[in-house]
Amino acid sequence: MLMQLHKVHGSGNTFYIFETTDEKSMDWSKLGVWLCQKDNLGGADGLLLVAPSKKGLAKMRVINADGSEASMCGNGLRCVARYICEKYNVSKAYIETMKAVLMVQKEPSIFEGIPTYSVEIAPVSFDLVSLPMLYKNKQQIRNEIIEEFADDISFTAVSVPNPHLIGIVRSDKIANTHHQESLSSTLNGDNEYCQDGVNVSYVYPMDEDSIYVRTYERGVGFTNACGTAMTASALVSSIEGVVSASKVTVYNPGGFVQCHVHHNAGNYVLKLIGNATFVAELELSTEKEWLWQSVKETDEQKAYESLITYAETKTAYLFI
Ligand SMILES: N[C@@H](CCC[C@H](N)C(=O)O)C(=O)O
Repeated sequence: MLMQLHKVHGSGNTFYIFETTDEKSMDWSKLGVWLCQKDNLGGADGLLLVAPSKKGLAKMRVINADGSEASMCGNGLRCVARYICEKYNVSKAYIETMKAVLMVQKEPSIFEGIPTYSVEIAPVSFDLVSLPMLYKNKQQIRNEIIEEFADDISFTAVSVPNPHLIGIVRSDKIANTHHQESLSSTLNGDNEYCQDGVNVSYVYPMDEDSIYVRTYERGVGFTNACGTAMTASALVSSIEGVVSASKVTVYNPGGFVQCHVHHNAGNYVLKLIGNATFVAELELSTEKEWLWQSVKETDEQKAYESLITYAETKTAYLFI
């Protein structure tokens, strides 16, 4: 069999997209692990499976680099949004995900020459049971010092719906990854708090409408960006008054996105807007062993490099 794949990224969070008519036709976890190996064309952060849906124009499933399946992927959904909108020649669609049918839409370019899409991020819950996460007998962790994690970071636990631990930090915890890597490795290993692991993000407030977010992703490790994490970080920053705007620019190691966050009496409306860059089209034969038959790079990454350069001018001071 010859499989047609797209290599794509949202804010530098890199994925393969494969569309299937039969979800039962392959071990997607095994394929995802193989595709994401760093010595295999540079690897990726995950596999996005596009399949038929009775609830939307298509269904998206998310396989992490370690083969685990996640309930949601914000950067990936923007790329699937572009794939589906271009396939059906529409500018808006509804995509079925594990826990919600989400609206996606083509948007004006976030930066010159950058294909841009928005995606709804839902459902949202601050209840620890939704992650799941255990901490003493608490029902929620909301902007609190957790002494077992750190004595100078205020953490919030939230699911969107994949699990996130959001820490608002001072510059010393952004300047290097040591503390974040140690805590993330603990919470994604054998531990008493997060049985299924958790995405861990450190958030540095830049000004009243922008933050910097670095994420250690469950099932992957540090990535250039995590869309659900950036959106969750913008929501937490808005709720806790770290930013005053409802439209938050979120800078990250892979560039920047826009997060629109509205919250009122426990109701949350979240939208993630950013690039959907297609970097290559590939053919994979799966007869005996998996072999690449062709790799055709697009010219889209060059335009994206300009966005990265712009973002770096805004955040370079954090790493001096
Ligand atoms: N990078 C994705 C999130 C992918 C899933 C995550 N690693 C998890 O296991 O929850 C995003 O852009 O949201």
